[in-house]
Amino acid sequence: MKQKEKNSISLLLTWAGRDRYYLYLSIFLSLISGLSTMVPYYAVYKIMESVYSNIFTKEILWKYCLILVIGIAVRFILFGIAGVLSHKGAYNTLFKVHCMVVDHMAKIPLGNLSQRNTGEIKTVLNEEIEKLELFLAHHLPELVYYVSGPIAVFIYLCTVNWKLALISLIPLFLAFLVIINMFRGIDQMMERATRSLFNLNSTMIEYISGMKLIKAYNMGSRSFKKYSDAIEDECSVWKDTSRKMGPPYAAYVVIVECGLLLMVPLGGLWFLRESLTASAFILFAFVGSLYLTELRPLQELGSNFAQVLNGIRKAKEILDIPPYEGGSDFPKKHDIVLNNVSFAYDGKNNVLQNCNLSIKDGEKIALVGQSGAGKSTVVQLIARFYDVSQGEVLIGGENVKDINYETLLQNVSIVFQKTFLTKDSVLENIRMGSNATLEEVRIAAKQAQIDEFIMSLPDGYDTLVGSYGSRFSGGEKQRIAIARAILKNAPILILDEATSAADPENQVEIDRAIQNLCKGKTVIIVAHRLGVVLQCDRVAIVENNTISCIGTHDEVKRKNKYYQRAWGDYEQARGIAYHIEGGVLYGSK
Ligand SMILES: Nc1ncnc2c1ncn2[C@@H]1O[C@H](COP(=O)(O)OP(=O)(O)OP(=O)(O)O)[C@@H](O)[C@H]1O
Repeated sequence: MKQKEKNSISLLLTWAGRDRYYLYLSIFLSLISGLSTMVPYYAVYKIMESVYSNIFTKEILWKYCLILVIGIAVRFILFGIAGVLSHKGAYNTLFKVHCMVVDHMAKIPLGNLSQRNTGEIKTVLNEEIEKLELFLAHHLPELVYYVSGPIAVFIYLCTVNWKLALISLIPLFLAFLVIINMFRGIDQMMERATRSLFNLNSTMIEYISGMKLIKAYNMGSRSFKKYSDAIEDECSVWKDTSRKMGPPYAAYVVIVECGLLLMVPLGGLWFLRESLTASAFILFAFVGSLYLTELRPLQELGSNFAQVLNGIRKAKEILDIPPYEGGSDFPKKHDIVLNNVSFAYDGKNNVLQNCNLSIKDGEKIALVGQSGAGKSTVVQLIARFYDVSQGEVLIGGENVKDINYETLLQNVSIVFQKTFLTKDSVLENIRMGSNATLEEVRIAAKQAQIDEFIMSLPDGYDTLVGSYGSRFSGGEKQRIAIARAILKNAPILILDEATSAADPENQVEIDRAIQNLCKGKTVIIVAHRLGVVLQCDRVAIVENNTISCIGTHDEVKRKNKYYQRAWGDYEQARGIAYHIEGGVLYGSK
């Protein structure tokens, strides 16, 4: 446990980089500030001593008052500066850790991330990493301050009467036993608390995302059982924690406060036996019985410390996932080959098995298959969102695992079925971090058939996208996504074609935008709408966990039963005209 704590703290200081010097300086100043706690006691004791020895003068009074003022001023000024420095070091470290984790997440396989739910990642990024600030900015200097103060007072008391000073430590010894008992099993408690928080956060995200559905089906928060269960679980975690921590905490507080019960009678007896001076008796009766109360906040620091260690562990778990690093430049040729590829999301049940596919440079291919057949999985393996379990994916003859991941992502554009718009201007949503000028963005938007719409918005390209893109229709969002891909101009294009987002008018514009987007590229279209395959050079059927048939539209239609049936259904559906009579929906050819 000790080794683990040491490793976590030294790891945190490594993450802090040069900013750890702010933290070291803050600790040093807190130490001086803590040590100066004894100065006022010393000054008062000296005054009392001179009073009882009948040598008290104005000079002595002013001398010790000056020492007292300096002691108090040093204590508070240094502690204040220590606080400023620790905050500077803490916020810089927090920023670094946030950047490190987010940057790392962009470089690690999606598979590793999707094993963790959204709530878990949100908890690590928000709550767990935030705890580091609390620890570095507050707990670290406070810990040094609260411990060094009583140590300095104890050393001073030893110089006055070492026997009584040692006896004054008895409450501390008892409090220490209580604390050890209190923190027994805290690791498991914190682990349980974190798990419960992960769960609460992910169900909360699900609850907020599903708000429309909840309203549509008139489900109150009570009926959203998963959410209320998560809240109940979180409550019970903290109830159990307080039940376990409450009584020993109360005992701890009482014990550190009860020094008076020892110091007053013992000091009094020793004074009566003349083995203690009057000033020393008063010093022990007040200071000797109260100086340990400075240690009271240590209990709180202790339980927060356990949470901080947990936070460091959770951030480290993400940072320990090996990233995709190194690799060669993106190949000049852009043909794609899947060689005997097998893949399972869960490592057990293969979604693809011995799958082979060959796409020529500049070819446009449609992937067709039943829902859940594995079409999106095929394209995600090409973009290396996941690594294949067996076989290989080649681009330009090069295994995607050997291509530098960043260049791979730069050279593959993906237009997803569901478009995600960030809470930023339309311009930045199309730019996506590139340095493209407004002119270049507008050219892309024109080709994506969305420029006119954007210009009609109140602030044109500077219009802010509402949270989660709520100001735009599905079709508009998709054309913005196409404009992004046109601007990115990557040689390989993956299009997870969507139908749900578009009404017929929008669909015509989207089709035109897609035609502009596909020019001169190697294109894979996940075809949900069969009409789109007619624009492609070849069609590949994904069924029975593999590519079962590939060829031109006519060839595949001759050979593949699923494709024949799908086209039959598609043509029949297109031929049906719907009309309503007396509130009943009729279909006719
Ligand atoms: N992240 C994931 N984790 C676990 N299983 C997944 C994941 N994504 C997809 N699957 C499963 O893999 C199988 C193939 O899914 P995939 O999305 O590739 O199919 P699809 O043909 O694209 O379907 P659709 O046409 O409905 O989009 C499905 O059974 C699906 O449930």
